[in-house]
Amino acid sequence: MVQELPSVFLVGPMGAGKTTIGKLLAKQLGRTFVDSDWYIESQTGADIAWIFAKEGEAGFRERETRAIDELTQAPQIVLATGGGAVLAAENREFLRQRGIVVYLNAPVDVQMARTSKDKSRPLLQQPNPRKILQDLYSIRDPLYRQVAHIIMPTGHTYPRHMVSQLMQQLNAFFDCTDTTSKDNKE
Ligand SMILES: Nc1ncnc2c1ncn2[C@@H]1O[C@H](COP(=O)(O)OP(=O)(O)O)[C@@H](O)[C@H]1O
Ligand SMILES: O=C(O)C1=C[C@@H](OP(=O)(O)O)[C@@H](O)[C@H](O)C1
Ligand SMILES: [Mg+2]
Repeated sequence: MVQELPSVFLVGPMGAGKTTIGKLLAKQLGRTFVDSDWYIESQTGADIAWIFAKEGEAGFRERETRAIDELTQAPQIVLATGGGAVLAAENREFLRQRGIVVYLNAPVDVQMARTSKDKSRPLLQQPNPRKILQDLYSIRDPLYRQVAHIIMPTGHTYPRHMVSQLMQQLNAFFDCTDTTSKDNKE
């Protein structure tokens, strides 16, 4: 299955664990791991906070769309996207059409606990980050669902356990959708 599995794209809110789980999943699958935020930083020569400060969110989103377009065309990678990657219809189309999309769904309490000490997310450097996470969740949850092939709740499950659950889900999904490989097995 692993040889045939297309690229896997992780989507979900800040703190859902896309970067963490993506890295472990890539290792498990023997695939290259790419994080779209890290890719944008390397292409720009500046960090996400600097891009937001100098170019605004709109500038960051333009860079993000270019990155998502390029990275979704790379063969058989594991890609962790940024939490806002699903906002543009164009990005959703690239993700949905070019690989298997996994939505890591974390409740706002979990997002808060996992992001509160980290100052690298510009959207949360405000007096009331909980309210921001709640508002973003209302807007984005339907978009994550729209683009996802697989939805995985995350909260109190250890990253390694998340990865083995995800491997099972990917196997099941692939077995259900790939009739050619099923025929070949029979
Ligand atoms: N399943 C998990 N259980 C406990 N902590 C986690 C889990 N997944 C991620 N984390 C922690 O939460 C924080 C945010 O994770 P990260 O992978 O950066 O999320 P994202 O990329 O979705 O914003 C990190 O400190 C990470 O170690
Ligand atoms: O939700 C968002 O709009 C963002 C999420 C961040 O990535 P993570 O989801 O990996 O934290 C990063 O792309 C940027 O700070 C904007
Ligand atoms: Mg991340």
